[in-house]
Amino acid sequence: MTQTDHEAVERELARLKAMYRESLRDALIELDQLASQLIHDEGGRDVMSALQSRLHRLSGSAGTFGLPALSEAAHVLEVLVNEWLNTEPTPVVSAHVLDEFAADIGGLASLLLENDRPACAADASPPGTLVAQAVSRQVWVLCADDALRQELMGALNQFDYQVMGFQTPGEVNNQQLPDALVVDIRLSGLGEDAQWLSKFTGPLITLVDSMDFDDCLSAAWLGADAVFQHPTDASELATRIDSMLRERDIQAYRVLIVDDDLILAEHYRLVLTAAGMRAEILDAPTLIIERVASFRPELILLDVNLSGYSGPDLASVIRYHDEWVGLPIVYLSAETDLDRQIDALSRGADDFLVKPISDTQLVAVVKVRARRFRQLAELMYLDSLTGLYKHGPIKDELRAELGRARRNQASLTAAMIDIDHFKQVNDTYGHAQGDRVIKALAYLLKQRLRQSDRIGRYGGEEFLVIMSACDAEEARRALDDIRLRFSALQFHHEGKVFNCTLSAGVADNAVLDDEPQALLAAADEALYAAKRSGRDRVVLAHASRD
Ligand SMILES: Nc1nc2c(ncn2[C@@H]2O[C@H](COP(=O)(O)OP(=O)(O)OP(=O)(O)O)[C@@H](O)[C@H]2O)c(=O)[nH]1
Repeated sequence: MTQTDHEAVERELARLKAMYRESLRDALIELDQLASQLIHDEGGRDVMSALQSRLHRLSGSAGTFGLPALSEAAHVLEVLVNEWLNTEPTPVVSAHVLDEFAADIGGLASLLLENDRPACAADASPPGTLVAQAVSRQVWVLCADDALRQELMGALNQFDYQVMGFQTPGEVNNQQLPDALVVDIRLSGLGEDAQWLSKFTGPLITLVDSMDFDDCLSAAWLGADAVFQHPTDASELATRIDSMLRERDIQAYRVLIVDDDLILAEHYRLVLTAAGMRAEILDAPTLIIERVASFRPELILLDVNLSGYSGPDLASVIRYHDEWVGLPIVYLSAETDLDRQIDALSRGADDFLVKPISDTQLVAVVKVRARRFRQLAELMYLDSLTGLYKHGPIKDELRAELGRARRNQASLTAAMIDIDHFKQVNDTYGHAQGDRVIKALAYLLKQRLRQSDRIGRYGGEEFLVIMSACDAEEARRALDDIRLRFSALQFHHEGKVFNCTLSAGVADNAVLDDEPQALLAAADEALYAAKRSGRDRVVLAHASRD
């Protein structure tokens, strides 16, 4: 084909893609309407069938037109609808599941934007990979040494960043600045050719030859947030970049407003949202348990007098659940009678705000209490090395997720992951280096799995992953991708470079009795089979029984 032929084909493909994207708008509107009919209980099975076929079409076509995340998301929703359709008689799906489903349908539109992102190596994920929901961050590596630059870029790519490399600061022309920057301090022209650096506000990490005064001072002049000494452990660098980026966008506090005065509730919601929090309204008290379980608020604003129910009774209902004993509950009420206020507080709430309350006071009270709750929860539930759930909490999560999957007749997969020959890593390179390997895998799991998945550090170098709305085969694909990325990571120790591998065992609730212990035992048995058959592999529970 000549150059002109190529250009004509490219143009035609672009035209088709544009037409497809245009048609998608109608398809998404139609899906929205169907989801809303489902919520309002109009059409029942027929609506489910229509949804299933539209989602099927979308999941099949979007990938072809360069929208893999849209295709994947449509597929996940299709699987859910299929499960409903395959159940006789038609299951009664709870309101909050339907709400979430409709929200996910609404969210499909945002995935239309995905191919507007700049192309990058990290986008080359194999089809079918479960990709982290967050849009990956852009990191630039400015380094004149080709080998070092390539090595750092390769390692950061494994961590799902969009990475660009530059040999000189002058190569950066009119580009949108990245989320994080890694600069070799030895690079010449950092002053005059890098005016753009003064506009950069994200984490800046410099690579230095030594930690002596001169190098550190040069880094300080550049405004570096951290320095790394050559040779640099890329996985540690990636972990550091991640924690710096995370500090910047601490997740918004989640607040549940329980009030049947919807106009007022909406006012509070807007005030809290404007203050950077995520607030949701619940006006149907009977759904409080389901909503707290699904939204996981860090504070509940509770009206004292709801139509037909009392706030203190609802506070008791919440407190009967051990896992919510520490959840802050703040009454928001027009109740000015002090005795009644005290009585209400004695039933398990933490504070009493009297309406009307100023917006500033509302925000201040909610922030202070939610922050304290989050700090305590992190201490109690999260492992300090990895930031993942500890052993007990991840088992609690498994129990809760299995219960939810059973109610929604959805699939759920548990995977046990273990770093191979980890004792040798400790023995050869030391415990601190072993810790870095554990952190790197924890980070990779957080990056590559969905936000709705639960990840825990089950034991020393053993992890438990719970993947909802996902069967064992899908989980195997995602974990195999993580396995490959992990084995490609290079760790540095005193001039030596080494790699690690992992083994995983996977079991889903379709082939097994869906008791947590049975699922764990099956995943563990599959992990053992993976170890026995040579390590560095992912084994499915049913396969391990053959
Ligand atoms: N660095 C570090 N090591 C840990 C931690 N927790 C457990 N370990 C070590 O992890 C090693 C686990 O080794 P083993 O269970 O024998 O298994 P392995 O060497 O990984 O071998 P296989 O699992 O059979 O591939 C032990 O040496 C533990 O001391 C930790 O938090 N940090």
